[in-house]
Amino acid sequence: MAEGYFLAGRGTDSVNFDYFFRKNPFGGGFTIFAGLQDLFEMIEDFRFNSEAIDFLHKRGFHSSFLDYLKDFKFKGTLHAPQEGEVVFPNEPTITVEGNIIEAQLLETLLLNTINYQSLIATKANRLRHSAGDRGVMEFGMRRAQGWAVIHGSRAAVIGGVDSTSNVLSAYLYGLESSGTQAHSWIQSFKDEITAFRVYAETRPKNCVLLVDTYHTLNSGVPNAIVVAKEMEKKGERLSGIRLDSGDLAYLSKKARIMLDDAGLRGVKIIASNQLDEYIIKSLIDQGAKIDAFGVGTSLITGREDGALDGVYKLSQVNQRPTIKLSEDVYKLTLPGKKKIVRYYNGENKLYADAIVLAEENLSEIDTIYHPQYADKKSDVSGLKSEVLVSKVFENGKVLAPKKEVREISEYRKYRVSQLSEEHKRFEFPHIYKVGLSDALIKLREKLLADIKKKK
Ligand SMILES: Nc1ncnc2c1ncn2[C@@H]1O[C@H](COP(=O)(O)OP(=O)(O)OP(=O)(O)O)[C@@H](O)[C@H]1O
Ligand SMILES: O=P(O)(O)OC[C@H]1O[C@H](OP(=O)(O)OP(=O)(O)O)[C@H](O)[C@@H]1O
Ligand SMILES: O=C(O)c1cccnc1
Repeated sequence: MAEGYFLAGRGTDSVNFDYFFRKNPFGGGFTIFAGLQDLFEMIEDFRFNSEAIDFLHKRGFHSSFLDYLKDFKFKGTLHAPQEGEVVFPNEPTITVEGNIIEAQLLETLLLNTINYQSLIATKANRLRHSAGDRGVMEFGMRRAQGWAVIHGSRAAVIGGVDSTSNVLSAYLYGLESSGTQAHSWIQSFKDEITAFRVYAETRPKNCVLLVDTYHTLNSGVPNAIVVAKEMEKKGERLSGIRLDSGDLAYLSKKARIMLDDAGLRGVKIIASNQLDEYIIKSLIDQGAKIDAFGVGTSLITGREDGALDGVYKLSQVNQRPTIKLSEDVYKLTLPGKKKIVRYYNGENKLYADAIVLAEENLSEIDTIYHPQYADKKSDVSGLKSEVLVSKVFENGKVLAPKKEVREISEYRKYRVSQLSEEHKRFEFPHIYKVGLSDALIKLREKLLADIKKKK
């Protein structure tokens, strides 16, 4: 397509694309927006070196187009919310303005980065919701879809997990790293207690012992207690034990009693084994004495949802708003340059969002309309409001301040706290209102009428 636009002399046409998704993942009520800083880095590095040009040359691309690509640099403009923001279906979460070639070339990179990280950040937030103030560790690298995990661990921390066992991701993004040991460590020694002792000697700080290799309550926990006592004599402290099989509620309660009876109240109990947000919630409801959860597969793969369904749709060409029709009214795209407005109720909780034309003045919007049924409307006059998106990238430069992942996660925490409990419910969450302005509805109607006339 890029070559086609170039050869057709359309390389200077200016366009606007919208990134949006149609459905919150996991049947939830909202989505955590993540991946923006990684996208910026990719845009800054988005060049065609001589090897890439050679490769394309062998695939038959025109030499004039390849000359253009040699000097290619993305110079478009992006508007977006802050990373960690709570966002909703159909909102033009990122808008990309630029010439038609650069804006088109960005599509797949943007979708690849934002869809995956937003999916994982949203999943992590569900785990955080279930775990409350208990610890949650990301344990998924071994089960992830290849190298996506590097971004996945970052997104998991944005969404609310405390740390990752993926040391490379921790190194690259300054995340907290954490880990215990595998069954192979325990099996490799002649007996369990020797395995525990050697581990405690090697790593007395943050020492967590895996207690289920032979028999959790008859062997693992008693041996961990012996080693904890030996550590105490040296002025050290056992951090925790890890349960990795069996009935985690039952075993954690029994283990807690055994540890407490031995005067080891400070030793934490960590659980793992195919956990997800529902099992964590159930364990807590059962009164399990678990202080922290290690979650692998379900977090890093975004189980049960394989992907966030985010798309990138053209909404304007050379100042001419465009629309894509669909048999399904929910799939009609929204024309023109737009922005998201967020309204707050008196308690500073999120009340509703609106999609409005970019040039609209907020003070002139007093009603927002259901996207499909315009007779369903909400009065937003007098409500506190703000534009959710700002210019984050322009002229090859990032304008948004670079933030540490922890700061992004703090922002996510604050924003989620402004959502009412009904929107956070896992089962049939209350649907958050995302309305359209009158001006946007009129523009959409005009384009639909124009298309009918042309038919
Ligand atoms: N009390 C509980 N309530 C709800 N779910 C639990 C409880 N205890 C464990 N689970 C979950 O039940 C599932 C048990 O899986 P599975 O039968 O494969 O484990 P296991 O046989 O104990 O362990 P493994 O196969 O690793 O030796 C896991 O997803 C685990 O997290
Ligand atoms: O949430 P999950 O997908 O279950 O990921 C975490 C699991 O991964 C590890 O087990 P694994 O069987 O890979 O090996 P190990 O226990 O022998 O180390 C770990 O012990 C957990 O059980
Ligand atoms: O640190 C651990 O115990 C760990 C890390 C990754 C996967 N399973 C366990």
